[in-house]
Amino acid sequence: MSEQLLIADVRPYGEGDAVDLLVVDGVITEIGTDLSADGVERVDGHGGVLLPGFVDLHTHLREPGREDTETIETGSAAAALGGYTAVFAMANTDPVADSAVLTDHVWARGQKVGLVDVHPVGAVTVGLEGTHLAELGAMADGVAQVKMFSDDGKCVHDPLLMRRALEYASGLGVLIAQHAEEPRLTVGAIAHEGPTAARLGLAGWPRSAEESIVARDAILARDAGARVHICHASTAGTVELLRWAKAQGIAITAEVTPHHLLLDDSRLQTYDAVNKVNPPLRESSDCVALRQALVDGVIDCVATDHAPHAEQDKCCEFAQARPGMLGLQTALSVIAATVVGPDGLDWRGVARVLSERPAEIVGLPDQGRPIAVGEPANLTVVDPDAEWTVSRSALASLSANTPFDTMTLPARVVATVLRGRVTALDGQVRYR
Ligand SMILES: NC(=O)N[C@@H](CC(=O)O)C(=O)O
Ligand SMILES: [Zn+2]
Ligand SMILES: [Zn+2]
Repeated sequence: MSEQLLIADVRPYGEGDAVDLLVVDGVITEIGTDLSADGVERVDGHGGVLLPGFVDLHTHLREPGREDTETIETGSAAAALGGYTAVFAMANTDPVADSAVLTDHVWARGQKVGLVDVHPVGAVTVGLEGTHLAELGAMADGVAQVKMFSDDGKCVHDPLLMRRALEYASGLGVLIAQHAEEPRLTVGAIAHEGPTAARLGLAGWPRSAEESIVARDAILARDAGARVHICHASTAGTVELLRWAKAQGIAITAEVTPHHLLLDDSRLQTYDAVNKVNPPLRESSDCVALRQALVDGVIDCVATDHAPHAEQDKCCEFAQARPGMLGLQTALSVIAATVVGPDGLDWRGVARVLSERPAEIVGLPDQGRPIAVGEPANLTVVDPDAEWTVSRSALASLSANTPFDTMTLPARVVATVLRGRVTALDGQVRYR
């Protein structure tokens, strides 16, 4: 028996009249009007926007090691509800994902849960310690076929090691994603270095800590003939460096988080550590530059940096609190609030930054595909006119550290479809 699904009354990319899609065995087989199929599961889009399923290049699921804060299962649920069909789980777990045993385990667990493809990110260095390269080749050759490597949480700051990592990655055809933070410039730093941190008495994390590594890595990538991806770009200066590097033909790509687009360091006045994140919330001028860069394509895509933390690791002294924010269930809405509009992105642009570019950057052949007959049915239905109020306790994540709590945001994910199977519908997760 073939598995069929009818997605009715949706507007692909928010363009033109509403259509219906018939999906058979995970592939779009027909697009038309008044399609009907007897006894087939039906998702009613109510005239909403149909987009390719979102791809997150930067997620922290805390399994193994901190299953009290997020598991592959709860993180997958948050992802499906947020419209994602693929996420990349960072390697800074405990133990670190620096071997094929670990990366293959993460992949297998994600497939067992079945809500979203959980692609493991392998560590660049053993134990994220920044001294010895991990076995990138073994991870790339494993069942999970690791496509991206990162020491995220930490910077690969030794330039010789970074150079070697880029050279190996280039040979293997995989991507290195850099958490750009020169550690000598951020010793003790907990907030963006600027007037707000000075007034509040918080040790400053200068823009130059990020920008110096972005510049260095662009040059290393150039000379290695390799690709490099910059995680969570946070400053106007990084935007200028990316613009320069791309103009030289350097194979550099970058992501920005929803929180760096919407929030600035004025949020720190309350000393609520929900606003503590790496890189730190910057100034409103940085937010403006990041938004424009995303619209212009200088920044390629949006990645959530979904970083769940336990209550006790957040509700403490600002200096002691762990950095990181939830992001999977709010990303689409924050993008709608910050960059969607007449001078910004249309829904085709949203498809580009949330799905097509990330899939391209990492090389996922079955994600970020056009909405067309013969293509895999990895899809997200969005209600562009919805408004909803974020409630930290109503999120699927095991943790509640969202800075968007109580905010009313536009646009909402109505349904998510992974290879023709509905994984989320009207705010409810659909397990197999
Ligand atoms: N973004 C954060 O503030 N925290 C991340 C690590 C990281 O992305 O650097 C985490 O793992 O908690
Ligand atoms: Zn990081
Ligand atoms: Zn991260």
